[in-house]
Amino acid sequence: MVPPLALDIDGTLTTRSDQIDPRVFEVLPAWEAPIVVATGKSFPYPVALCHFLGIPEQVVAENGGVVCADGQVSFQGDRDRAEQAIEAFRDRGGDLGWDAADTTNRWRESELAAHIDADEELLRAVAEEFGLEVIDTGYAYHLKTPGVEKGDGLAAVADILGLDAGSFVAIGDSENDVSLFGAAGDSYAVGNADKRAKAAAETVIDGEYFDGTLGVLESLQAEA
Ligand SMILES: O=C(O)COP(=O)(O)O
Ligand SMILES: [Mg+2]
Repeated sequence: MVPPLALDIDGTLTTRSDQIDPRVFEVLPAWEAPIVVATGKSFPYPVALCHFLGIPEQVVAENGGVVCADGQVSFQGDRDRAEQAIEAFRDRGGDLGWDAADTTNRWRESELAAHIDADEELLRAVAEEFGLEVIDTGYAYHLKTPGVEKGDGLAAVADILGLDAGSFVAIGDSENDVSLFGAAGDSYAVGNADKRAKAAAETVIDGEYFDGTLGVLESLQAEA
């Protein structure tokens, strides 16, 4: 029997050019165990991914700020505080770096994210003043409530599903996956992962992006 999976999106299910690898649409719908999509992206993105994959909406979004399983949704984190901090960031000349539509933050419930080219030093200074933290996923800086983590989100989803988080295999690529690796029973960092993810993972693989992830999924299937 294949194990349940906890899968990051960016850097893990994507290609080098940030698209969902089309092979995701073959492999994940056929996976014969639960899948939790655990991401830093806002809630609609993983929900849409599950929807179009035709798999249950089992989702950890916003680095643990939003958790959804079995038709229930819960929220963690202090978005108001993140908004106040961003106001201070802007007052000091900071720019989140998004266009007017800001589809990165438009539906965020618990945290806010800045473009990877935004002023990191200023963002970190403001975060500290407001008792928040900055997580660098390699795709964005997330200004978030300390203690809200993907790993706790996985534990919450597992609980709802009546599973042990330790039965999950997690695959990810960045520092926002460290807690996920801690909560899961086994963990893999893809070859493009950052230092923190690589240090935290049980196994670091050579394959990059979804090539790497697919290699892990195939070996899990071969062992099952
Ligand atoms: O939202 C991000 O910055 C990264 O998203 P991810 O957690 O799916 O890699
Ligand atoms: Mg990622």
